[in-house]
Amino acid sequence: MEVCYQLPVLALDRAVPKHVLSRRGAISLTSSSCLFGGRSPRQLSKRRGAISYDSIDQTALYIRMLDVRLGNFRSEIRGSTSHLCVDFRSLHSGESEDHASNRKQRSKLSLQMYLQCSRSFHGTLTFRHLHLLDQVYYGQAKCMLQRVGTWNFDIFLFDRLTNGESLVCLTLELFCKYGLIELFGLDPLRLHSFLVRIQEGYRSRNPYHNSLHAADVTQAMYCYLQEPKLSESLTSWDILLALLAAATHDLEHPGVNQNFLLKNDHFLASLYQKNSVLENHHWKSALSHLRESGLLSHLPIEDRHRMEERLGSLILATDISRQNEFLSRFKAHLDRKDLNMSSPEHRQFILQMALKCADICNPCRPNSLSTCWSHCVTKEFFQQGDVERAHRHDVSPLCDRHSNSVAIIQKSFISYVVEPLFVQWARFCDTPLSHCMLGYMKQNKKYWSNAGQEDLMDNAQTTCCKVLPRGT
Ligand SMILES: Nc1ncnc2c1ncn2[C@@H]1O[C@@H]2COP(=O)(O)O[C@H]2[C@H]1O
Repeated sequence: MEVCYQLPVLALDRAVPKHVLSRRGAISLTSSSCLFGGRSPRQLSKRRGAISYDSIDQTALYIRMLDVRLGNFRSEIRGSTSHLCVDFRSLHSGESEDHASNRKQRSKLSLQMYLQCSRSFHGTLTFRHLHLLDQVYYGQAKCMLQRVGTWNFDIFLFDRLTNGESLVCLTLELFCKYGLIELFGLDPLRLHSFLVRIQEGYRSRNPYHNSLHAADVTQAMYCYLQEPKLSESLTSWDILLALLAAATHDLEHPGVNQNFLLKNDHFLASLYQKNSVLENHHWKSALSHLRESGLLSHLPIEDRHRMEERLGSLILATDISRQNEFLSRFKAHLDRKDLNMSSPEHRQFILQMALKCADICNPCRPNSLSTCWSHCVTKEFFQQGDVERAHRHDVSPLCDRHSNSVAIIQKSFISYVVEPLFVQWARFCDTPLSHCMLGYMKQNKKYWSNAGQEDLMDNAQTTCCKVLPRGT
């Protein structure tokens, strides 16, 4: 039987005793085939059961929960997820082997039932139906990828056509387009498994901060990498980094903002000393996946460290509270006309700006796409507000569904955050795409100005979000 691995990450607020890890790591698989770089599944599970931590401060702890998938490997490669999931929790109970195997069987069945129910509940197809998608939908998705560099690329449609695998399919396509696999000697299986982990590291129940948003940002980043100022000067490292940063920039987003984490004394807030809490978490999660996957393990250690630092500097730049800092620096460079794309520092700065633009480019998409994003993001804000209200906390700005509407939020977000950034970006690029984005942004601003009060989120029928969370 062939074996594939999917490793969702749990971030824990305390160190985990070593014996727990070694037990997790010692899970034995019934399979005999070995698909990953000559290592046996047992060795792999051992390796992947380890803790990852930051080598400098040694504080960011992650533990890998193994979720081993048994199924047809070829279909995994195509991006479908035909698999059985095995719950290994029963292995930690210290029971006798017989008893443990009975319980293992029971929990395996209940986990499978849970996963199937949860997929059906969320309106996605179960694995039994995926062979149908293979032929019909994947053909169309492949067709769409021919236009992956166009600004009106419909990521929502692409996500449906790939059965929710848009991030994996799109990023793989871009890696192939740039020949990154050959250039960096990447193992295609490791790359695929890394991307699947990344995709699954996004919470599909977040209306906005899910893998579809990551796919959207990655597609936007690809469009920006095509801009002459960038394409003529970026190195292969820059491109690899830009795509990885875009794909991972919101990894493991909890669906609430930093303010919420601070107010609730969440362990992430103390772990990152109340500073860019979410962005640090995304970065460290990305590092954790990167190291665990071994994707870059064949590269010299100095290159890997440099890469990890640069990845951090890009992801941390997406902290929206640092918008003014980046914008003033960008403006100053443009005023002085002193950006020199042959300087590594300047290229890194431009990649930061590109990722920032990609992250909030949704108001610059054509109206049909942009409004979908507006509803998704507002839905997430209001869900946070509902939780805050239920716990008798002050409702965070923008999160109160009773005093806000999608239109109100969009008008101010576009005017105060998006427009100033994209005006400068257009100044820098001065290309059809950068002006086209400004054009769409103006149309969307006008659209929301005309939308008025009737667009209150309480009544809005949101059909674009990747997944409608339970109870909605
Ligand atoms: N269309 C939008 N309307 C309002 N806020 C948005 C929109 N798109 C993105 N954002 C905000 O911009 C932020 C960028 O960083 P985050 O992803 O942490 O969280 C994002 C949202 O809070």
